[in-house]
Amino acid sequence: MSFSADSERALAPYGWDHDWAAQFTPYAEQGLLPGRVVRVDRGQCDVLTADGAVRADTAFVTPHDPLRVVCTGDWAAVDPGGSPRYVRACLPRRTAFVRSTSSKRSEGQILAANVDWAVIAVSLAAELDLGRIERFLALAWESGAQPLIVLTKADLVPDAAGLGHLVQDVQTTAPGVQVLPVSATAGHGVDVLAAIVAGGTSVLLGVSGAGKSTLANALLGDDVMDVQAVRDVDGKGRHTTTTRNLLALPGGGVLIDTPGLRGVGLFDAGSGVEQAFSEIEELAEECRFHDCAHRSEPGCAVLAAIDDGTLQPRRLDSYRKLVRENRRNVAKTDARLRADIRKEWKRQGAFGRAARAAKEGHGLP
Ligand SMILES: Nc1nc2c(ncn2[C@@H]2O[C@H](COP(=O)(O)OP(=O)(O)OP(=O)(O)O)[C@@H](O)[C@H]2O)c(=O)[nH]1
Ligand SMILES: [Zn+2]
Repeated sequence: MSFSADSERALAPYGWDHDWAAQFTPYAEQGLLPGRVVRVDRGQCDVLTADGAVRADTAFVTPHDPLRVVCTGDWAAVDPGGSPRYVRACLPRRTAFVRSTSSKRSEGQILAANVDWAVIAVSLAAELDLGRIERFLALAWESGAQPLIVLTKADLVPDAAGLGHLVQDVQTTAPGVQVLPVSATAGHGVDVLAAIVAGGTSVLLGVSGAGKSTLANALLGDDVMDVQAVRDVDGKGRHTTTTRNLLALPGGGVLIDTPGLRGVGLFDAGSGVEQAFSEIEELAEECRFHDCAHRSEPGCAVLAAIDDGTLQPRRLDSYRKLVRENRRNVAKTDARLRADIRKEWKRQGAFGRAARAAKEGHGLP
């Protein structure tokens, strides 16, 4: 083993644990150093090792698949010395945030790896946009991280009852997700948030102005531990730059804040949509037909829930919209799925006709 208990301790604030160490064993036997990737640019990356931040070349770990290139948050095995150093391998990721690009041939772009908490910042200074929250939730679930909704600027809500209603509205939209009102300016709730994210790596998601920077600063306190990225420029000497891409929080945990993540919007949500609408998925299991489209089918548990007021029609509309949007994104690259979708359209058309015929002729509701 080329790294000691001391170096293990040095990496712990960046999320190193027993499982990572176990997976790293074969690389340790080759004398490689473990380190967490802080940023990647132009074929090089900054890696935080127990020896400090090092610059390493990514030529050995640049596969054709854009989703497999090194990214912020990855755990890398780097050369212990030499110039240039190389990243020799990356440990398998536990979670990953992916953005589907807006180009015609939609190829994903990996934004951050090994994230435990997706903190979705939602401002209480503006009217709640539940549809937008659902989008961020689907994106978060899809990554494998656990979402957490932080309602920021709670100090701007005049009364406690009003705040309670807002929290309740968001909670209804976010089954299985904790909703936490916070005021960074008044210092309320920040300690609760700090305690939650202390156990892992977090990212802050949310639209511009949602209060992400303010929240990040509140979590970082005065103890800002900016990562010092060291770079060698043509042998002319060492230039030190500061990046805020990956930060150890004073209360424990790691915050990843990359420009790319700030802009996420379009996405391939897939199973994330199902998790974001888990109550609809659960209801659907009770529908008489296992391929029920919840439109006019007899024995539909989803429509029954809307009828008895336990499910808001808005939720079903959002769900449909996101499923459709997601399929369109995926279909850009997947011809087979495209064919499936066409079949589905035909089938639904046929079902629609059958349902109408049944309604007219055979007295179904
Ligand atoms: N009253 C109040 N204002 C806040 C609070 N948190 C943030 N703000 C204000 O909200 C505005 C936006 O906050 P930012 O932290 O810059 O938002 P952001 O999400 O980082 O925005 P981008 O950097 O554009 O992505 C700023 O004017 C903050 O001062 C809060 O707890 N209470
Ligand atoms: Zn149904």
